[in-house]
Amino acid sequence: MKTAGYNKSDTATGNESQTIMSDLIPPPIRVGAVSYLNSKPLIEDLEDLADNAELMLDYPSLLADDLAAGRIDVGLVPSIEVIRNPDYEVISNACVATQGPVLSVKMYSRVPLGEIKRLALDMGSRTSATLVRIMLAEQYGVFPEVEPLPIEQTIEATEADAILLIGDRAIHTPETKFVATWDLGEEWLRWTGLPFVFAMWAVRRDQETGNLDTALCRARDKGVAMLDEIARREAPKLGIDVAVAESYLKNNLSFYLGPAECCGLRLFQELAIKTGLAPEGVPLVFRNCISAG
Ligand SMILES: C=C(O[C@@H]1C=C(C(=O)O)C=C[C@H]1O)C(=O)O
Repeated sequence: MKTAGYNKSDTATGNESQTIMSDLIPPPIRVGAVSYLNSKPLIEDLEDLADNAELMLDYPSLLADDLAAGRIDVGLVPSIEVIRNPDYEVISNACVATQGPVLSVKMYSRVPLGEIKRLALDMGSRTSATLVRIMLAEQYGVFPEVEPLPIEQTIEATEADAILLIGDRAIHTPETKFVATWDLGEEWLRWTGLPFVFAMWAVRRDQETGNLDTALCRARDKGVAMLDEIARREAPKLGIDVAVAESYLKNNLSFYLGPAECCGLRLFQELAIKTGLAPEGVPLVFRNCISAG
């Protein structure tokens, strides 16, 4: 019992008191966020706003693996992970979404879209990697073989007919010319009329999260109020113009999971099931926040 342990510390040696202190202090909640620019507005001062949260950054697909393996407790994971995993709940209405061109999720094709036979997929991605296959299947009846494109490799490293890139590196315009280029946010809006949700905060069902949902919303509200400053701070690190970073954060992305985003998410789930890229019957569960609609 904690009280008994605390009393014992009055007479404890150094080592014993260390053990007792670690009994008293709950372990930190390990929070994993995406390392790309698009996620910076979601984590502004998060460690100060949340009780006992420890933040780490990584690529989306690696965060997905970390959450599945229990190496983190809460993760800003690709939305497809929540659609595939019946053990996950969405926490907070903070997310990475778009309603129109997203700028940082692109498919470059060396052949006309209906002729794509081999598709290289950015290994950092899970959601966009699924979305691009859905759109090729549904719009062109094309089911290409897929190969991974490692994060450190460039477009030129693969001879695939088409290449999906996401994140900071996809913001840069490639030097090579392509037969066709898709901005997946733009194509999704044209096709469905809906926003698209790329990433959401997810937690395993049995994980206690205390006030973290509130902290995630407050961090997002703080970040959204200072997009100019985030752009100024982050653009030089990525080798992009501050104006590009600012416009990306302000005009391409949105950070709120509202009713229209939930509709987009549900349609994505339906299409992923239809294409055989997600299992049936996984409920979208939202912890302490908006309903799935
Ligand atoms: C818009 C983006 O959203 C990201 C795309 C993801 C994916 O495709 O799996 C996952 C997390 C998001 O941060 C991007 O990285 O460019």
